[in-house]
Amino acid sequence: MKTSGGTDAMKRRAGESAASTVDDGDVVGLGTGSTAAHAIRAIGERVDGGLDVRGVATSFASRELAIECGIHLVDLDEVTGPDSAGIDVAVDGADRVADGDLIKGGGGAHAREKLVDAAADRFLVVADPSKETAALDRPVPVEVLPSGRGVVADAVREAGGEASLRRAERKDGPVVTDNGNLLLDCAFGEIPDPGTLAAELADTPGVVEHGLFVGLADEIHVGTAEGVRVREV
Ligand SMILES: O=C[C@H](O)[C@H](O)[C@H](O)COP(=O)(O)O
Repeated sequence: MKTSGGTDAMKRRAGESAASTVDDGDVVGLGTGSTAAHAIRAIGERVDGGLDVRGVATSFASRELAIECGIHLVDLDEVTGPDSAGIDVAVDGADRVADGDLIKGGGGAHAREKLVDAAADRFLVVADPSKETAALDRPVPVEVLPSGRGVVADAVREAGGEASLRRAERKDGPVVTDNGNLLLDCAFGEIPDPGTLAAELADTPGVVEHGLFVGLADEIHVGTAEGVRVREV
């Protein structure tokens, strides 16, 4: 995604701020998107300087970038489950941040992101100020089984929303996720009660994962023109 130099600098500050909190020996969840990419690069620079971490990628894109940055990667199932190391910290971006709740999935990566971010002891969100709003107000990306898209679209309409299949820009047809599924962008207007909507979407047959991240974030790092605002939630 192309951003202005100013916005990109703010994203970089947020990413670097979160990356600076990673400790030696940590297992780190590596988020997806342009802001998380700054964090991955900053962690990579610290690895060059001797930091010893293991990364868990949340997408094809974050895996590629982590490899380029020299971050040793492990699979999620190597560090989770009984007697496993667990994930110490995850750093990830967001499309909207309101009261610590998030909408994610602008890049279609929210299913794996939620697995990793929710499993982490600390989940740090990195964002620029344009992501902060009073209420969650943009369409919620919902990953669906391909054959279930009509069923899910009907359920979304019954819940007061409107679902649109996400189409690819440079190919005819839909966006296919890293998991081989489709995406419905579900517009509900302003979402007054994200927890209730999250539960409704999660209960809908055919939904693989939705992009509402409710009560998962621990810290929000917002890069600004002047520096970084860090807030615990
Ligand atoms: O699926 C993509 C992710 O949820 C991203 O973290 C989110 O879209 C934010 O991306 P960006 O930092 O590029 O705005």
